[in-house]
Amino acid sequence: MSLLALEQVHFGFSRGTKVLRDVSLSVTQGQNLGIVGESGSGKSTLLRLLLGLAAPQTGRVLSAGQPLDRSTMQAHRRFVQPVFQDPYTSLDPRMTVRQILTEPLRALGLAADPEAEVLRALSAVRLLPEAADRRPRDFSGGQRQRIAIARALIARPKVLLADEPVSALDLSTRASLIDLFAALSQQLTLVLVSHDLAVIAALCPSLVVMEQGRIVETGPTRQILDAPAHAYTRRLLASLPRLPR
Ligand SMILES: Nc1ncnc2c1ncn2[C@@H]1O[C@H](COP(=O)(O)OP(=O)(O)OP(=O)(O)O)[C@@H](O)[C@H]1O
Repeated sequence: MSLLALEQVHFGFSRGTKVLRDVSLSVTQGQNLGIVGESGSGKSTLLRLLLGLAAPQTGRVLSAGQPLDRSTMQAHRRFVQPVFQDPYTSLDPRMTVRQILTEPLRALGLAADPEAEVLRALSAVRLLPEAADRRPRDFSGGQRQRIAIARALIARPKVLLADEPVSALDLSTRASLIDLFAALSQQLTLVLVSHDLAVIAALCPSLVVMEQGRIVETGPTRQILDAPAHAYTRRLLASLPRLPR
């Protein structure tokens, strides 16, 4: 089942500039999708369109098979949740973790038992219930990213869109976050932008390669990494960190 799709999408921030050109892709349930491409190739912009934070000039965004518009946006905001790169700036330092986690429930008008949802989300990211009473400054970078993931999970989304979610963390913290994303992938589908091919290979069976706003290659990750078909992909692989074998 296609959870999210882009159909022949074109997007630019101003007239005459093209950031995404004729982009079509589909996010299939249970099939994590990795997105790679050099800096400025349009990866973050693509995630913004999938989140519904920007709309294409031409082409369509589909959410659970329905075109994304005013009537489907509310359901979409619950269906898809983001995790950003920097856990230091993405959490409001004045709020307790409980406030951070319940805020999306309020914004989305979800009539769930907030305390039960907070405990469920903390447990899903392997943090103790006591974390709810503390503030972001009391936590390490890796723990803060777990709080950001818990905030994304609180509305029970089907898709997590993650933009470089582990690149601000040290190596051992990275490994434990990759384990967490792998566990979460049992319940939801991940769309992951990363420069780190080891992270992509560990989590995403499918891969999209972008160059200057276009998708130049797409298919099974292992196949593309082993035998890239496009000259750009070969150059990109040569320039990125080596993949451990
Ligand atoms: N708000 C904006 N206004 C104008 N141009 C923008 C804006 N945001 C991004 N761009 C431009 O759009 C292009 C794609 O940017 P985007 O951030 O999507 O690339 P990216 O592949 O995610 O890059 P990186 O890997 O460096 O994060 C770039 O040329 C960038 O300068």
